[in-house]
Amino acid sequence: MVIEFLKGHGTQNDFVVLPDPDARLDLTASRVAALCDRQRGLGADGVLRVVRKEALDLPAAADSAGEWFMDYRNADGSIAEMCGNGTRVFARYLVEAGLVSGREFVIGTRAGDRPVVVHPDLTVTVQMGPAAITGASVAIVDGHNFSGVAVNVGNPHLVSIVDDDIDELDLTRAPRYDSDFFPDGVNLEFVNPLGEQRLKMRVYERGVGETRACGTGTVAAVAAALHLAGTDTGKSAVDIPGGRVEVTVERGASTLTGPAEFVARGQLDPQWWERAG
Ligand SMILES: N[C@@H](CCC[C@H](N)C(=O)O)C(=O)O
Repeated sequence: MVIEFLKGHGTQNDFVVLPDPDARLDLTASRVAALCDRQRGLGADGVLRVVRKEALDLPAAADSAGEWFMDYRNADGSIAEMCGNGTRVFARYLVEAGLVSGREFVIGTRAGDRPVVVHPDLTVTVQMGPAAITGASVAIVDGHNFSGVAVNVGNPHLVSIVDDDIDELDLTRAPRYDSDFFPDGVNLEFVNPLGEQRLKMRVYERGVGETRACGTGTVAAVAAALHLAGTDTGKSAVDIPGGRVEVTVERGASTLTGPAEFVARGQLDPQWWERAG
């Protein structure tokens, strides 16, 4: 079987895209981890499998109003509910592959439907759904405690607004967190406010490690900053190591706008795929 792939990224949060309309691929956790490995595979933060919703036996897919479902996997092979940067890349892929008519459509995800608009400049706006404040907890980096706001954007986040420059944080090792509060793990964001409607953020992603951007994380960061300022509505640019995105948050809804890029496309070596299984 010929297995096509594309390599792309959204603000340098990078993905292997696997078109698999009829869900024929046996995408094991071991194959995902091998694909994402930067030495023995293609290298990526995650995999975006492009599947027709009818081909999947998943409640979230069955309930989707869209034709296409984003089956997202983290680099360690784990499944996550949602990926904001991945949704932009996925949307651009659907348009360029001629799999949707028009530039406004709905993508199914495990966190529910995400309506998207692919703009003429090929940036993409994703309606990210509610950014729900779920409490407060603490992240521990190098023995230092960082209080944070817990935010659910379909997937779990803990956002710490930090006084010192976040560039000084050592995120080469996994920060600790309260696993009773976050039994399924959590994405950890560290944020410096840069003035009116502008944040700087670094992230340690669940199932990946430090990445150069996290779309759901940027929405969580803006929601947390607004919450701490006593409001639930506003907008902000968020600078991450991989670039900049624009986020709006209001009660029960949020949007993420940013770029989506493709780098390469090709075919996987069938023997490599078999061995990786
Ligand atoms: N990079 C993504 C988030 C991917 C999922 C995350 N690691 C999790 O496990 O929840 C984004 O752009 O949102």
